[in-house]
Amino acid sequence: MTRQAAARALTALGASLFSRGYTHGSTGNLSIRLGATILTTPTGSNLGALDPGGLSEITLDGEHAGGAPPTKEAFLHAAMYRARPDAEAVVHLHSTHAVAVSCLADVDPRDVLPPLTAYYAMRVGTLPLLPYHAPGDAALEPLAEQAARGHHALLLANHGPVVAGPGLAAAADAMEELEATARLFLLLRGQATRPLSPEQAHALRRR
Ligand SMILES: O=C(CO)COP(=O)(O)O
Ligand SMILES: [Zn+2]
Repeated sequence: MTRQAAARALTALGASLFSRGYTHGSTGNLSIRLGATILTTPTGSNLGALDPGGLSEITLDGEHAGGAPPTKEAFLHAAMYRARPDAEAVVHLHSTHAVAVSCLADVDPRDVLPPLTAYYAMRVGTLPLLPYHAPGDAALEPLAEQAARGHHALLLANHGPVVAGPGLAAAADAMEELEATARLFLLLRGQATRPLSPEQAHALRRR
């Protein structure tokens, strides 16, 4: 993918996610890997109004390498790419239902959401919860890198989800599935539910 095409894809995805309420204000950040460079959204961006000519470049170490000052979560995006050689895109949002789940006290931090549906099992699978850090706190970096070695989707406590994928569309697809399942989980709280069995969920992985 050329830099120009990547910039257009980030801008279009940002507009789509923002217009559908997947993140708000100046929250969330997106990136695409272009070889040894990562194209990211600038810090403070409204994802609904990105300028394809005004994006940022960082290295795989999370250092600013060109363009506008990058997202304060540059280290997090870089950690996801280092941990997952197959990752070509990373999406981080403050999507309401996933953020709500990230604030719950009584969840299993090894896997926050049950496999309520087949598409959740197919697109997300397991979702570890990482302990709270302030946005931009690079102390999260080693924790995120280690968790990302085994999981392409992570939930940051009292913050929001971050998802890596083999392309921008796949990362966004998994993110939308995560948000949909977080919403279902909250809708079903307090009601007897029947998630997929471990065997049913396992059989659906990586479809
Ligand atoms: O979601 C965000 C912080 O976690 C937004 O930060 P940036 O504007 O620096 O990308
Ligand atoms: Zn954030």
